[in-house]
This record gives sequence, structure tokens and C-alpha cells, in this order.
Amino acid sequence: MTTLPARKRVGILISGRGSNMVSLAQAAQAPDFPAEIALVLSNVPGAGGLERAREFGIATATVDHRAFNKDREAFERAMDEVLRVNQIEFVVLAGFMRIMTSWFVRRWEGRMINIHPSLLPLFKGTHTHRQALEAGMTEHGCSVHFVVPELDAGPVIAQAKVPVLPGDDEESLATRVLAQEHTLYPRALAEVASGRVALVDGVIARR
Ligand SMILES: Nc1nc2c(c(=O)[nH]1)N[C@@H](CN(C=O)c1ccc(C(=O)N[C@@H](CCC(=O)O)C(=O)O)cc1)CN2
Ligand SMILES: NCC(=O)N[C@@H]1O[C@H](COP(=O)([O-])[O-])[C@@H](O)[C@H]1O
Repeated sequence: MTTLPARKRVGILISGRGSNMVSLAQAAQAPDFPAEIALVLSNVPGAGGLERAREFGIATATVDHRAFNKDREAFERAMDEVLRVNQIEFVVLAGFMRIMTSWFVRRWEGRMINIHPSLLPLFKGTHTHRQALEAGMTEHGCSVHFVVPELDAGPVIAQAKVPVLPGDDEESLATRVLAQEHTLYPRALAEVASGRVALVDGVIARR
């Protein structure tokens, strides 16, 4: 009988509806998936993704960033304590809308990934679909990357492309990209959680 390696305990950070979290939770239901979703943590009380996580039987928590008087590091220390108590080994950002300080990022560097709705390094930050349309792009997409202190600048693990079609607006383009995110993110997490992909001395190492 083959024994599978221990699964990484993953904490997913969200701020909203959590559709990427749902895709990851669905993927993690496969017995050979190298990660278990052990916690979903939101900075927004009542975020829709919290209830969707509970429907999977996943533990949830909320740390409201507004309760820390704009002290980002104090907010992050409170989040980090929740991650520690839940014995989280790897952090996945999924629609998490807070820029984090070097304090948190350095603690989790190499063990924290994000999905960004653009073909990085193009269109960092927010409103990426609007940026792509305004730039007249004919293709767009999404990127999974390791998180570093500089915003959306971490080494890219995987990307997926979509066409920009005539008549596209932000909503139609976002919908097309999101469908790719839901496939890309579980594949990327499996690569990192299994150790096939790692961040070594600031660059991607593939085994
Ligand atoms: N240090 C880092 N923090 C974060 C990264 C990163 O790469 N390095 N990725 C982001 C995710 N993200 C885009 O993928 C992103 C999230 C939030 C923002 C932003 O401007 N946030 C504002 C608040 C916006 C809001 O509340 O709607 C802020 O924090 O003041 C830009 C990009 C996660 N964090
Ligand atoms: N800069 C971070 C960012 O913009 N993330 C984006 O927010 C959406 C969240 O959807 P979800 O909550 O349904 O996963 C996703 O499109 C994700 O790429």
C-alpha cells in the first residue's frame, strides 16, 4: 500500500466572495492532493467566502483590519497568531485585498502565494482588467506568484492567458479571466505544496 506524504496545512486569506477559495477547497478534496485547506481567514467580517468555507467544513476566522487603527503590522500580528494557533504551514492569498508589510511577508516568504488577475509584470495593483482594456491589449490573463514585499513583484509560478475580444468590458473580461484562475490556482498550489516548485534564494526552483 502506497503511503502519501503528509499534506501541507494551508490557510487561505480572503476579503470577499471566495470563488478561488472554493476552487482550491474542491481540489483539496482529492485524496492525493498535497495540501489540506485547514483555515479560511478574512479581513472583512461577514465576507461571503466565510460561509462558503463553512459549507466545506473548513474552520474560519475573521481579523478585521479596521480594528487596528491603520496599524498594518498590528493587524498582521493578529492574523499571524490565528495562523499559528491553527498550525498553518502555508498561506494562500485568494482575493485578499490588503497590502502587507515586510514583517508579515518576510515571515512567510517562500510559503505564501497569491493569484493576480493580470499577466505579470503587466498591470500590477488593482483594476487590472480596466488597465488591460485601456492599454488596448489583445490578450490578458492571470498569474500565480510567490509573495514578496514589493507589490505583485514576486517570482511567477504559473500563468494562464485569455483573448481580449471586441466589445469586451471589465465585467466580460474579468469573467473570462476568473474561469482560468479557478483552474490555474489549484494546479499551482499542488506544485508548490508537493515541493515540485519552490522559492530558493529569491528565484523559482523546479524539481
Ligand atoms: N506585500 C505584498 N502584499 C500583498 C501582495 C504582494 O504581492 N505583496 N499581493 C496582494 C494582492 N493584490 C493583488 O494581487 C493586491 C491587494 C490589495 C491592493 C490594494 O491596493 N489594497 C489597498 C486597499 C484596497 C481595498 O481595500 O480595496 C490597501 O491595502 O491599502 C493591491 C493589490 C496582497 N498583498
Ligand atoms: N490584487 C488581488 C486581486 O485583485 N485578486 C482578484 O480578486 C478576485 C477575487 O475573486 P474571489 O474572491 O472570487 O476569489 C480574483 O479575480 C483575484 O484574481
